[in-house]
Amino acid sequence: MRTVAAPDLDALCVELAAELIGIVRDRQSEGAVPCIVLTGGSGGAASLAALAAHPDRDAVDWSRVRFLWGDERWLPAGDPERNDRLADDTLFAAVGVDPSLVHRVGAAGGDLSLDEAAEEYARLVAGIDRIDVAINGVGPDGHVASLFPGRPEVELVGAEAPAAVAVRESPKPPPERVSLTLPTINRAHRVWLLAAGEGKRNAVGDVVAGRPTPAGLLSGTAETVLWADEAALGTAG
Ligand SMILES: O=C(O)[C@H](O)[C@@H](O)[C@H](O)[C@H](O)COP(=O)(O)O
Repeated sequence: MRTVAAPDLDALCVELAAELIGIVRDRQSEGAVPCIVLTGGSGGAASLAALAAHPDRDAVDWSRVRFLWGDERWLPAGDPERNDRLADDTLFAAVGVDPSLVHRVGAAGGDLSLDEAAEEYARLVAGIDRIDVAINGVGPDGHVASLFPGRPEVELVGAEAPAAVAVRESPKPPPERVSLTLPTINRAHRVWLLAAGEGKRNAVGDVVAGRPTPAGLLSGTAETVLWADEAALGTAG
């Protein structure tokens, strides 16, 4: 696992955005439509804002990028607390994306129940042959996406595991969510963990020590990168 450190979240996300833009450009130069899994929370918001503001942003044809979410809160479409709303208000407001390549999880109050939306997302994600980069914010308890320590969804790891699952009674509000499962995140070519702030120090320590928290169980097929600021790493001066 490679670790990238920076003084704070904003500086970290400038570096993350530069590296992501480079990867997307390389894949597009090969004629591919790269697939990126976005995350929620403060890390998701900061990484998306950094992409939207990056000087090399327009070197990417964002209309030829496929977007998924590692998890989504079960809220009405357009709700400000939804993770896809973070993208709408930042990167998607700054660049032209192709809505047919932006794969949003169903929304509460729509035609599908939570379980139906999870099943629909699982089918969609299972049909995507390559995930280039999966960005995962790390929670203070070591959760990633909506996979929380000790919860049954973390145990969905066999070949028969669905690509996505409904989550109820989430310890992090809101209580209902849809989450990718670990094997789906881990089939990404590159799995990135994003953690900033002293509150993530224990979770980051578990990852560095190789302890089997959900974050510690993430591993990309080609690489795994821990993006962490000095406070989360415990290296602040
Ligand atoms: O829906 C969510 O809340 C996120 O997807 C979740 O997995 C988040 O990435 C972590 O909880 C870290 O969030 P913070 O960066 O805000 O601590």
